Amino acid sequence: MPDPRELLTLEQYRDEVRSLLPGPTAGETVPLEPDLPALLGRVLAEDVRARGPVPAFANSAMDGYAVRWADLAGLPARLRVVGEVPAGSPADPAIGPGECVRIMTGAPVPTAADTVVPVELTDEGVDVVTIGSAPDRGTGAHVRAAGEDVAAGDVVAPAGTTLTAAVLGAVAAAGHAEVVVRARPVVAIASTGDELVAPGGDLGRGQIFESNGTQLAARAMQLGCVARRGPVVRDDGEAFVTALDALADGSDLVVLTGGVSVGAYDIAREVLSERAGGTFRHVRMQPGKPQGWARWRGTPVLALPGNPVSAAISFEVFGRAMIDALLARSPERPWRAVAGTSWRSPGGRRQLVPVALDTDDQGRLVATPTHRRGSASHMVTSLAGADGLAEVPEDATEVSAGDLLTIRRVR
Ligand SMILES: Nc1nc2c(c(=O)[nH]1)N[C@H]1C(S)=C(S)[C@@H](COP(=O)(O)OP(=O)(O)OC[C@H]3O[C@@H](n4cnc5c(N)ncnc54)[C@H](O)[C@@H]3O)O[C@H]1N2
Ligand code: MOO
Repeated sequence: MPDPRELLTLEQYRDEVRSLLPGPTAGETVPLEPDLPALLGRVLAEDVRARGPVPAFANSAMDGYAVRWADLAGLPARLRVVGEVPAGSPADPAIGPGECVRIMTGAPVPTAADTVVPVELTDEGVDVVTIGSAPDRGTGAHVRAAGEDVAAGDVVAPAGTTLTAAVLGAVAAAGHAEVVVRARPVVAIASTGDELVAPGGDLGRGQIFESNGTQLAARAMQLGCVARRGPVVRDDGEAFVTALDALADGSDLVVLTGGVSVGAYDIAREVLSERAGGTFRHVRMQPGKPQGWARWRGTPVLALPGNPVSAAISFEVFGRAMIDALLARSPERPWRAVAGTSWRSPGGRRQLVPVALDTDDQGRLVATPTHRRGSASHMVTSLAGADGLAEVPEDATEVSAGDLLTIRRVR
């Protein structure tokens, strides 16, 4: 166990809190219908493999005529139309020399044909058709081969994939009516602080609107969790213990904000340290330096700093790592972008700056801080326009326009 006063890197502290978890949540089988709305954002617990080849059979990419390429040797070609195959038809008409069949997009290509001629290249004849020119692509033109998308048994979505509309479409195309997904982690969230007033109320002197709870609960939901909201916890030891008992019961993770610093009323730090052996650390990052964790009746508790930008960024870095571990989700690959402007960074701490992303004339991704004062931790509304968090390395004291940055996406 490292010395609690030691400054940890972001990765060291992330690994420390992630090791509090017992492992991923259980897998559960959920049908696509009627539970589609409940599946969006959930994470696959098992690979989804194609039940058969996709496409399932060789079929036409065009409305036109299924022909034998050899019959197009002399153009124009006059062919006898000996049948018709609409989409969904099981027909497999025989086609002899000088013959063809009308075929529609998606219909199975007759075994005897090798090429489809689109109607646009013909006189659209019903009994006899005249084909003026052959498809440029030659033999096999406009025939979609069985299995050319995926072969039977191929993985269409690996375990750890988050279900989006596109992934769910692929699952359905692969023939599955249900998927096995991780149970949604239950994340209980509460803010601490006597100064906090619910939005909509009136502010007295020294009071502010509570916003961390709303932001973190919404983000936990976006990340695939069930968010449980507790009432604001007052800066009082007994109230804190009672609140924590309720939050921890039945939750996979408790996230608290505020009261982790060294102030006289920093109740989270006080109670978790004294009654749960809580560990409070300084992490080499800005914002988000003061951090703490504990176990309360066996449930991991993450105590984040109260400053809204610090809380949000800490959750993005540490809370998200824990949620991804609970869901066994494949980690998102960071992006690279160039800085759109210059700013200063505290040496010795990794700076995480909310940035908006855009592209420039050369097609480069450009990251620009959403607030002119960079990552000041009380600039609560600077988060709203952020597409990502730019990471400035510990050894940098400033960022110049054009510098290459690593970006964590937050949308
Ligand atoms: N003497 C020192 N003071 C502070 C230090 C330090 O090292 N020495 N660290 C500073 C840093 S960095 C941070 S971050 C904060 C962390 O403080 P706490 O976690 O104890 O947070 P609070 O004091 O409770 O609140 C800080 C700030 O954020 C506002 N807040 C709190 N909760 C909410 C909420 N749910 N919604 C909206 N806003 C919230 C609160 O009113 C304060 O303004 O400590 C520094 N101090
Ligand atoms: O580290 Mo605090 O989190 O700067 O605002």
